[in-house]
Amino acid sequence: MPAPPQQAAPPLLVVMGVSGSGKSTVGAALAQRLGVPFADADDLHPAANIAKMSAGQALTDEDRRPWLDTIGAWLAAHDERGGVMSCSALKRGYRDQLRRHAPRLQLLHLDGSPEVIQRRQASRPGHFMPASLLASQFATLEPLADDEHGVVLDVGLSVDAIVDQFVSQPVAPEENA
Ligand SMILES: Nc1ncnc2c1ncn2[C@@H]1O[C@H](COP(=O)(O)OP(=O)(O)OP(=O)(O)O)[C@@H](O)[C@H]1O
Ligand SMILES: O=C(O)[C@H](O)[C@@H](O)[C@H](O)[C@H](O)CO
Repeated sequence: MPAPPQQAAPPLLVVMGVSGSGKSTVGAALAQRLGVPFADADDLHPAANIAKMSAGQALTDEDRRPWLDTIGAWLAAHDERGGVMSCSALKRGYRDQLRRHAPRLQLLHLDGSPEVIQRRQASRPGHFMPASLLASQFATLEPLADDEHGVVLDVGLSVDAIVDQFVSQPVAPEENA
């Protein structure tokens, strides 16, 4: 008897990028399109991290380490069902930490110029993240390496276009494994 067709695993995705790159907006729209739960890593920061950023101080690796484990636990818990998390995930080491919890994790990096992102941040009053921290976000950012399972899309596209481009990508063989 022929083997039954293999079902693609539901996407398990982190939408990454600097503050103001559109992670929350695109992440929520993508989760809706994909029919999987969405969570925003900003809601998982300990109060001390939010207080620090609100005061204009960039987070350190030590500040981010336990927060990344909390995000990793969410991803691991959603491995079967799939899910989308918006999370800055700026450094390769941070993404490695997330992949230790969820090895099949896929990434979508929302990439764009500091000018465009700064404009977006400025038009979003009331957010805890001060615009002054954008330079440190870019300085910390390590783009996806060739051996990381992910794609880069331009924040200059509309939210709908980003979602369309992401869902129309060819499925990588390992996702059907
Ligand atoms: N592709 C887009 N085109 C136009 N506007 C966008 C796009 N993506 C996001 N925005 C707008 O840019 C602003 C920043 O987006 P958003 O809050 O989603 O970014 P973020 O990366 O989650 O930021 P943070 O991590 O700082 O919370 C919002 O006002 C949002 O509506
Ligand atoms: O790793 C970090 O420095 C943080 O996650 C920041 O990126 C913010 O929480 C977020 O972008 C909100 O502006």
